[in-house]
Amino acid sequence: MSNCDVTPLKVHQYCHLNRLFACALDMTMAVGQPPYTCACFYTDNIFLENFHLHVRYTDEQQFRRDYGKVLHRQGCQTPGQLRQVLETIEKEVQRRKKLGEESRKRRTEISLCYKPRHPELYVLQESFLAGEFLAAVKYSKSPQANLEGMVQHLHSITDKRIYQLPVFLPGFCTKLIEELENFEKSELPKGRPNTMNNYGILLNELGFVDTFTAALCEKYVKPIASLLYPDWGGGCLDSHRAFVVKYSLQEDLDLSGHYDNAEITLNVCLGKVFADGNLYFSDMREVPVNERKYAEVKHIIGQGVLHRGQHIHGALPITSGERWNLIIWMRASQYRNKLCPMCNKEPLLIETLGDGDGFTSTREDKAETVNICSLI
Ligand SMILES: O=C(O)CCC(=O)C(=O)O
Ligand SMILES: [Fe+2]
Repeated sequence: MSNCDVTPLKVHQYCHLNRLFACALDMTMAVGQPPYTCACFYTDNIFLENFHLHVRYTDEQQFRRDYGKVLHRQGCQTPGQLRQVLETIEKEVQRRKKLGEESRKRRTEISLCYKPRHPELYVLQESFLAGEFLAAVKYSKSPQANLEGMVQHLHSITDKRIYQLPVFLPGFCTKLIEELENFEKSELPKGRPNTMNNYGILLNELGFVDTFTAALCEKYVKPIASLLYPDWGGGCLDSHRAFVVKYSLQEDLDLSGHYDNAEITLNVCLGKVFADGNLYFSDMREVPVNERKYAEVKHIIGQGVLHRGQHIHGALPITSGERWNLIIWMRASQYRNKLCPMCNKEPLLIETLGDGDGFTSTREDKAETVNICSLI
């Protein structure tokens, strides 16, 4: 644990609040369901950075059969090189198994010790939000709301059901980046969003979820998503994972093509000043690679892009500056309980110590559940 140095009254009050929220979260988990992840989290979508490849690993034989040729083509040709790849996979699986516990430890330490630069940002206020966004939300909640009318409030990116709209005011974006930089400078432990993104920040660990992103999703984004994506769980989004991704010339530059562990994703550009780094979309997962149509979206500070999690997408390299984007992966348990968006099969639910991936276990859903101990 790092040293806590939180003497000013304001910070004490903030920490007290944050601790209360931490307790509320714990209580919800204790009285409600345990969080679940799908068993595929420990076998599928393992990213091999050197080969820009996502792989599945159940055993060495399967791995050699499925990826031997493609890895060989990409330069993995000696037994030593293959051993290195297998070690990378083993390390990643071990990391995933410890993720929940480690994250909880970090969250507790941060809630006790972190001194925010802008404590007022942690509770969502309408004054942070763009007028166009508020108007779109108001429309989405009106009795006459329909898809055609909703789309009038948004910018459609081709016909791919990708929409761009102002979400935050630029002044709020600047302050949020200042807050995140302040956290980065602290010596407190930091969890990173995923293996493709090595420099972002997990907003749940920083204490933004209950008072900020949960409210943003429930009160503002969900009514819009329910009109845009009724067939992808837009109307029954019930959990989310929020993080910030960061790109700079000395750190990550780009993001490989992937799909999200989300039914619907909101991606808002926060700043700072940068060149290039456009988001790109090819097509939904089931479309064969050579038939995929390509579209690019330019980042605009304060503006958000809404898309389906299963839409294959990535980010082109930035060529100067720093890019920070807020990403919210929104989940609909009613949908994912039937089909896990990562393995595209009925989920095999495993209790986890972390926040889980938005699955729930109900008798109606009849999802099979196992205890993690039986799989490790
Ligand atoms: O770099 C970006 O803005 C895209 C991030 C993204 O797609 C993700 O984290 O899932
Ligand atoms: Fe993504």
